[in-house]
Amino acid sequence: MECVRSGALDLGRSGKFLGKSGSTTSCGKVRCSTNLAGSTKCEQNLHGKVKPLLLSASGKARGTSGLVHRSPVPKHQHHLSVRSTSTDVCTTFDEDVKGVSSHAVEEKVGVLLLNLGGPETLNDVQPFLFNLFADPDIIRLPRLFRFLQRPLAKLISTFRAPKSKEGYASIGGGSPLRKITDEQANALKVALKSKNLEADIYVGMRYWYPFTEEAIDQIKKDKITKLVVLPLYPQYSISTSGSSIRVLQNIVKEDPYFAGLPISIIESWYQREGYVKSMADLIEKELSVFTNPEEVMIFFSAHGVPLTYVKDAGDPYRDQMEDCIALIMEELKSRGTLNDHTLAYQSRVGPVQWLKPYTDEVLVELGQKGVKSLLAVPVSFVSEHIETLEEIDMEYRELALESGIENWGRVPALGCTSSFISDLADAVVEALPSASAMATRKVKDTDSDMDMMHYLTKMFFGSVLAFFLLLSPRLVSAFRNTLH
Ligand SMILES: C=CC1=C(C)c2cc3[nH]c(cc4nc(cc5[nH]c(cc1n2)c(C)c5CCC(=O)O)C(CCC(=O)O)=C4C)c(C)c3C=C
Ligand SMILES: [Fe+2]
Repeated sequence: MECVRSGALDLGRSGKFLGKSGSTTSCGKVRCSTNLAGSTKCEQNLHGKVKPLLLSASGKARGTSGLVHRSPVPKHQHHLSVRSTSTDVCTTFDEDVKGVSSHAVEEKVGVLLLNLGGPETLNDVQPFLFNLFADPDIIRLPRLFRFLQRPLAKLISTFRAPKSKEGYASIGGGSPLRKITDEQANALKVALKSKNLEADIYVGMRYWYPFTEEAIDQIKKDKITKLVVLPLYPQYSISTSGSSIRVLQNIVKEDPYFAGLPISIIESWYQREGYVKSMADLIEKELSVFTNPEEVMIFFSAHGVPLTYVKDAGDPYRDQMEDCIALIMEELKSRGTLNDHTLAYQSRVGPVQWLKPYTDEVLVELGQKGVKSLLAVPVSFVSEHIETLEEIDMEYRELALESGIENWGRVPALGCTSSFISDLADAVVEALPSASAMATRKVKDTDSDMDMMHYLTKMFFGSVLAFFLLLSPRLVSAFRNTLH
């Protein structure tokens, strides 16, 4: 089978294809094109009919038979391999395959787990919040006014700290995130070993120790020769995986070692069967605790993001979240679990509009509508953290009970659930062959998705807001009230 390439597209080993800008490849009956925004579409020509091919988290294409994925291909994806249920598509890459095995003995594989990080003590809370708000992917100031980022971060973190400290105090005085992520890293190492892959696992946190930069230093010291990057967020958002990947991209630009290091980034993995099934298992288990499981409303509570991320900056987070919930519900349905469900967004911060509906408002509405039993399912994150242990288990539970809901349950985060860790290990193994030097790839710039008028309007209002926040004590105290 011969594959025709055009543009700057590069076909990787075993048919993996590494998306580059504005290019098209035809491979047997499959034709893929990647546009300038990095979005890739593949079509399969079967009996004269062109059908869209849907790509899974690891980039595996799924044919239309046994299809579980309904929405378009996620926009933010680096590595897409094209495989099809049709046997005559891209099956022969003998030279490359030989290449893999001949180099395998010298390979030193690393896996970098990216996560948010959390304060370990109450004294860490304000500096942790400073790091978070100083991130231009969290507070998105217009480029011209980025010089205000750090003073603004100082201001907001100082005002936010007392409320956050209360939250962390109520869950034992600090975030459990580091401990849980370390446990997941150990479990992943063991799972990879059982799949015959020896790998060193590194944890890189975005806003607290061990910082991503520290992990990256260690990777260099250890002379890793191939790296798989796995953000521990199932869905991609500019504010989470996007922000951590940007740190990596900035280092790659500066450091010749990383510029030449083959890297594969798994940007989102909520569509993986193993993840979907593991979530369904947890939900079924918690449903069975209720006296009348079939009457329970399954309440997915996702972490919110400001609406502008999705509307103006092209964040695929909401689409991926909706798709993720649909997949989990489909899986439950296939097992005969036919409960009602709903999705709402939690944890909004500051005076702007976030993704709706808001968790607190929906809980009150459900109570008013007479829903009596509710199972909360945190779905943006795979570890317990302040927003599950404090916000859901304490604040939302109390609100739900006050609103007339009588029976409350909560699904635990996946943590080290073995089916889940095993699936992450599979994702790593599948991503490995498509590792390529990052320096040659197009760095996605979400700002470019915004039209000029919108950008200028944002720039104007952003700068007015920033100056007023810094200069006007009355506004500062109004803003302070919103944060509390
Ligand atoms: C202000 C903007 C924020 C955006 C956008 C945001 C997106 C986002 N965050 C998570 C996951 C987590 N966030 C956590 C803490 C946290 N997040 C924000 C703000 C934004 N998050 C703040 C201010 C804080 C600190 C806690 C607080 O004061 O409320 C955590 C918890 C870490 C821990 O310490 O345990 C997680 C996890 C996602 C998934 C997301 C977008 C999709
Ligand atoms: Fe957050």
